[in-house]
Amino acid sequence: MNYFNVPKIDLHCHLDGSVRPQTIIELARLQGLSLPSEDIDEIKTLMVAPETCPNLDEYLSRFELPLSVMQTQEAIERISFEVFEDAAKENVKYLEVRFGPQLHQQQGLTFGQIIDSAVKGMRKAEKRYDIHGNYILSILRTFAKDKINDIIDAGAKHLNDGVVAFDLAGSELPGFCHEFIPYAQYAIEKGYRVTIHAGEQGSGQNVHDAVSLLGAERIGHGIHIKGHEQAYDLVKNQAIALETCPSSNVQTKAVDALSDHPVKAFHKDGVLISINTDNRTVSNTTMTDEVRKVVEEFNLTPEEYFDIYKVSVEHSFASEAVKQHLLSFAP
Ligand SMILES: O=c1[nH]cnc2c1ncn2[C@H]1C[C@H](O)[C@@H](CO)O1
Ligand SMILES: [Zn+2]
Repeated sequence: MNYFNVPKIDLHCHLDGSVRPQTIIELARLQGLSLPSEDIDEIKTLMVAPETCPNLDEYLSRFELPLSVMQTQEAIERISFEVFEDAAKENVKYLEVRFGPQLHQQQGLTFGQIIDSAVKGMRKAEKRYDIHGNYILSILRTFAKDKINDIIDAGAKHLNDGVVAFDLAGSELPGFCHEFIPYAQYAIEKGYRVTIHAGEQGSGQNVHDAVSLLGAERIGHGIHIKGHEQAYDLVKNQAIALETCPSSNVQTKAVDALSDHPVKAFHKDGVLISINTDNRTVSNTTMTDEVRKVVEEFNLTPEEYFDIYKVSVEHSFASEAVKQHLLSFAP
């Protein structure tokens, strides 16, 4: 299989984790910010998480540098355009990008300005390349909750027209879902779809909670349903699609090694999975690399790859018209 040419779909990609190192240098110059280094390799080292981090929190420390230059509308629009451009150039046909609007207010931007800029950059790339996309708004679960409904309101302007879903991201503590029930309900009432990071650093119970308490239709990672029978059965029986991110899962020690990743076992047992990047820069990866790793590690046939591709299409938050277009790439 030609991993570069094969059509691909990425449903789990963070904007701030996918910034080109060269763009950081250029934006810092334009914004008059001083960087720890002007050397592209050193900047890259600061942005890429080690092959194995002690935990998810160490991985999350790699977002500070990119976020420092993502505080203006121009910068957010440019980075949004570039993420879609990079993906389009490796034959990603559909990309859902997520980010946390709360992380882009260091210079006083409103949630509306932040979300508008991200959508604008995506639209520019969609005009230039054969790629479609949507945004997911990630709420940082360790932040104060008083602004969450404002973010949901600001994104509603683009709902089903550039913004499609609500997510919870950041460090994962046991039982975190209980505190977010009213916010997820508010988002659903407004028309948002729901995907939640769960079962990555935390237990399978968090996945069970995300589905049963927050109405998650998809789960970011979900690795730890393995060994939690109730969560496993719920995900399987309710056809919840897991957004697996193999390289990231090895880095954050969600799995000890790629060979231990349950992705193939899940797929064989009828648990729905998709293959995604998580963070193109922080995980030093591309969709081509992620597909290659999974196909080669687990000896997937082209038919099995396209089964996964179709699961990604069906469980994407794309419009029916875009889904039909994406299915036309599968044999
Ligand atoms: O894999 C992840 N798990 C939990 N949180 C994550 C992951 N990757 C990125 N994030 C956080 C850090 C970013 O600043 C934030 C919004 O994109 O989401
Ligand atoms: Zn993620």
